[in-house]
Amino acid sequence: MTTAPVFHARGLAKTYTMGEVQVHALRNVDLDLYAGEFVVILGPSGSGKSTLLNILGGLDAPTAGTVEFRDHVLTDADDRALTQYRREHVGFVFQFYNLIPALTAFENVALVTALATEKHGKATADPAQVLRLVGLGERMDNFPAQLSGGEQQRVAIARAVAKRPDVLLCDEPTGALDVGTGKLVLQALKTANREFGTLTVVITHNVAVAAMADRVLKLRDGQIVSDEAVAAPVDPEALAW
Ligand SMILES: Nc1ncnc2c1ncn2[C@@H]1O[C@H](COP(=O)(O)OP(=O)(O)OP(=O)(O)O)[C@@H](O)[C@H]1O
Repeated sequence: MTTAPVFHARGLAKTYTMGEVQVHALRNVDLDLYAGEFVVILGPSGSGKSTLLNILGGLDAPTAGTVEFRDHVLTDADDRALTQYRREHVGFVFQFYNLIPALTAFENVALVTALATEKHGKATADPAQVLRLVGLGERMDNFPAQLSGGEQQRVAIARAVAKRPDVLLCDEPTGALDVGTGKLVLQALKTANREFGTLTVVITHNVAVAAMADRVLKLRDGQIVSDEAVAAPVDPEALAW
């Protein structure tokens, strides 16, 4: 049985022109991503990872090629349609957590679920339940300044998944963290992926993270140079780097 991909991208290219110099951030990328997958995209600095993630997330447009998200053609969408796409379908997790300092962990998550429900009538997850899921059941009433970096990142993950997005896009989510803390964050992403079945894409230059994925894509010089399924993904706790 074949299932339709969530993302279907063909011939993606992104070229930046800086005066006389052209930088080919992506060249002729074809990609299909499926519901429920945990995908890790690996590549050295400058290989095009963030460019690809930003295009999938509707934050940027390619120079050439097409991207379909289910039956929406993102590459035909105007800014307004892309904003709506991001709000309704995409959760983002970045290297820095972007929490609201004056709100507690619980309130940071609840703000997003309240907005999603009010504005879009979306069914969302219970903020307390999602915070427990990422291991922060005892920290819900703390403000961001009273949380470690790893805990703040887990609040950011809870916030992103609580609106029940179809896809969770993570750009170097452990980039600012030490190994032990990074593993807790990866565990939170894996738990959310398994619990909600959200297609999860993590980009990183840390090759060790690949072992926890269902599928690993490697980017080099703006091209996908390998695309492999992982037979037996390991628990994030077992990763070492
Ligand atoms: N706005 C921009 N203007 C010009 N060049 C850009 C711009 N954004 C990215 N680039 C270039 O495109 C290439 C790919 O960048 P990208 O950020 O996608 O790589 P990356 O793999 O995510 O790197 P890193 O791991 O360092 O974040 C790089 O050569 C980068 O310098």
